[in-house]
Amino acid sequence: MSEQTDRKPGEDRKPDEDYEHHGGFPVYKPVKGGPDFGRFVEAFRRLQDLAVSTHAPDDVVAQAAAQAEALGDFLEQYTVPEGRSPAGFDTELPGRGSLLMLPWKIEKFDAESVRARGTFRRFHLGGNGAAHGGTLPLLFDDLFGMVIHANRRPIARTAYLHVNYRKITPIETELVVEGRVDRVDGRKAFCAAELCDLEGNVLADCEALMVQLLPGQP
Ligand SMILES: CC(C)(COP(=O)(O)OP(=O)(O)OC[C@H]1O[C@@H](n2cnc3c(N)ncnc32)[C@H](O)[C@@H]1OP(=O)(O)O)[C@@H](O)C(=O)NCCC(=O)NCCS
Ligand SMILES: CCCCCCCCCCCC(=O)O
Repeated sequence: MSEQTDRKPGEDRKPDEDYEHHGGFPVYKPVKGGPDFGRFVEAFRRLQDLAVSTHAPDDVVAQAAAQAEALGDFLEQYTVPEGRSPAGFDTELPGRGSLLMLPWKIEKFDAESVRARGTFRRFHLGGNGAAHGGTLPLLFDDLFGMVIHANRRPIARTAYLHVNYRKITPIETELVVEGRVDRVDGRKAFCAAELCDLEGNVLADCEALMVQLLPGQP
């Protein structure tokens, strides 16, 4: 039976206490990309945006496909296992250099809250100028991973994520997301976050349960 606590986030444990207890996860460390890695990622993001926003003549599509295939052949030999690529592990880049994550920049990272700023891009379009509904849980889920880390808690798995879509979330518009641990109950960290426009309007909010893993748990 776990103990309910009113301790503030980040005050429930000493720095590094339990911190290496990441279930069955490897202990991740940042992987710094080289001087051109940020440029490399942004070039691919631009291609993602273009791939979903162009309707080029057939011969152009054929040429672009051939160039993309050649680039894939060029890069494939450098494939590395999980945790060894800077993609997703370069903490200085928007979205940590991962093409999957939203390319947002962290502007606050402490036990009180984590705040990030950025835009949903054309790649993230749902319909009628709004971000795809599935991209908001991705933004919140990744934010909560950082919130857990900022609270010096071991890696947790998302048990649930509840998103309230309050207003249309526009693409290509600067927005801010901020989240925190509201309450800790043993292995359970109850988190909350809001996605706002620059006027402070809440576009969506989210509650999630992040469960700390048991030893060896995947
Ligand atoms: C989340 C997960 C680790 C919890 O499994 P577990 O370690 O066996 O833990 P339990 O099922 O005993 O749950 C731990 C606590 O969380 C609670 N809990 C777990 N899932 C819950 C949910 N969806 N809603 C509410 N409470 C939940 C349990 O009731 C329990 O509470 P208690 O300690 O007060 O009894 C497991 O279900 C899992 O791995 N799910 C997949 C997670 C995932 O893939 N997430 C996306 C990628 S991160
Ligand atoms: C040093 C960079 C650390 C990056 C940590 C990535 C953690 C990934 C956890 C996976 C969570 C999920 O599947 O939703």
